[in-house]
Amino acid sequence: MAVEVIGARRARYDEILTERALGLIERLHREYDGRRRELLDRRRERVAEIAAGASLGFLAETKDVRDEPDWRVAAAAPGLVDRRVEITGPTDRKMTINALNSGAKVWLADQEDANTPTWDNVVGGQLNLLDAITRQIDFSTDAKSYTLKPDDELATIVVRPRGWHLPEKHLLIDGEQTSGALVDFALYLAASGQLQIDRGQGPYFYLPKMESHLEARLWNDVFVTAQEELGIPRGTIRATVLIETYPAAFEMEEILYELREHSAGLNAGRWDYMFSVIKTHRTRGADFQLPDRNSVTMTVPFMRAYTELLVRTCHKRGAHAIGGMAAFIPSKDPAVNEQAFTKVEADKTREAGDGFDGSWVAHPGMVETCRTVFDSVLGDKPNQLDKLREDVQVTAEQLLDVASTPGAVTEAGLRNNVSVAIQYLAAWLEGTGAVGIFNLMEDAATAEISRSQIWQWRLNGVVLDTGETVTTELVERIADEEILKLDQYLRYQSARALFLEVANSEEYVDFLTLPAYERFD
Ligand SMILES: CC(=O)SCCNC(=O)CCNC(=O)[C@H](O)C(C)(C)COP(=O)(O)OP(=O)(O)OC[C@H]1O[C@@H](n2cnc3c(N)ncnc32)[C@H](O)[C@@H]1OP(=O)(O)O
Ligand SMILES: O=CC(=O)O
Ligand SMILES: [Mg+2]
Repeated sequence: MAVEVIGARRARYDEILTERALGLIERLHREYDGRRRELLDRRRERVAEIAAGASLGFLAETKDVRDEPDWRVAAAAPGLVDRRVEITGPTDRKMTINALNSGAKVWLADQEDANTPTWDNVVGGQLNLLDAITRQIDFSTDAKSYTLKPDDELATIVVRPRGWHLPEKHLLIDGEQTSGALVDFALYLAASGQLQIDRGQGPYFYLPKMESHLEARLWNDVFVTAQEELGIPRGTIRATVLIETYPAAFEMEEILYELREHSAGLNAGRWDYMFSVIKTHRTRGADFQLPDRNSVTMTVPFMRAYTELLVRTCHKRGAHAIGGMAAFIPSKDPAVNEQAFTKVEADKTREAGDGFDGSWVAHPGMVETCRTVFDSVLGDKPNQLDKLREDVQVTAEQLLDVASTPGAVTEAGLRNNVSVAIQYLAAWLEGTGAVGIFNLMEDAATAEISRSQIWQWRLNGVVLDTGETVTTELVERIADEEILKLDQYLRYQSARALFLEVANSEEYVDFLTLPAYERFD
């Protein structure tokens, strides 16, 4: 076989890196990696077109798909009918057990925004998933022992592989790096897919950061080939797509259509969406510039248009619409804690009222809050697919109306972005992809907003509330000042360098995780 595993082969890794799994990766790579690369090129072309003045809009060439009234996505699969609370989190051993036991209906097992894709996280995470599905998982510390609750109390597992853009450099084919997305997908499907089917559920996925329906078509083709290769009936795999890029918001219906025999709905991935809004129009001046990150709420007009359209589109096609992540997490400070719960409750109340069928929480402590809100709207019903939202009419102009977002760019906002990005990158480089910083959950998506805002504010020469202009020198000075405020400031030197590379660069770096990943052997 031309497949080479150059990552470590630790104890039990051979249970994941089987001939069957590597064979599947090889086939998928040979059949689809060329298309993946072409689609990534297409992303870059589109950004260039927008930089030259083009506008995003609903596609003329797919109007028939939107106008055809009769198609629907597949009926919800077992374990995915009632999704009123979904918890997300990385696949380390303790969090795997805690998430499955949390009382949420679904666990998004994250190999993406909340994960640093070190080789050990990639393969170790798959082993934890395998052990969870075979109910062979436990964990203990001096203080506590962890075991799974009975089957009927466990969340349904939905795995989120990496996006199309990320490479996997520990697994080569003909000497070439492979796709992180295909590796995560294939390792899970080969090791755990049939076991999930035997348990009466299935291999389920969340698909991140897609930018077009053609990228969804690629996933659908991958599913068809993989099911055929492993002898799994076509249509067993189900996938919920995150609508979390600006271009994808104009192709929601087409994305559902491409994946219709495997679709389990759409999710409003708000943090990457904001990142994408900035990124897509980063050189288009003040019209696409956002104020301080923490002042952009879900009720500003362009975010509201996006979530309303998502519910309308999903329910028109019989698909679940899942809400996004309120980043507030429980705090030991009672006042901060109370505010966190109030904000999460308000966020979920808006989503449930708008017609979402469920939503995300970042922490087991928030499961009850989300469930109570959705219980009060859903009652005995498992979802509200019957709430068609035919009243919603969202135009391209509304989706593109970033300019009316209220709020200012302040020195405090700049300092917050700098500090959060550096603290997050330090954790990421140490192998932890989600952390609590300043009482909020931070992950790759939120850190992308922070560094992209700085990049754009610098390009636009934004004047802060203090009268100072955002420049390369100011960002560097603030980075040093903010690091000095942190404990163990020596820990942050590599993160500082990486931060400046992605915030102060002349050329915009597409994803901060790309140069970050190059730091690993
Ligand atoms: C933009 C997006 O994509 S959002 C989705 C991606 N992001 C995520 O998934 C982030 C998920 N959340 C997390 O990773 C965590 O909640 C963090 C890192 C933000 C905070 O974690 P901690 O600092 O451990 O929080 P805290 O100390 O309050 O945790 C209390 C307990 O809850 C557990 N816990 C916290 N969050 C989770 C979670 N998401 N899943 C499972 N268990 C969790 C902790 O492991 C800990 O367990 P223990 O008491 O048995 O030791
Ligand atoms: O993945 C979710 C997001 O908000 O980004
Ligand atoms: Mg995301």
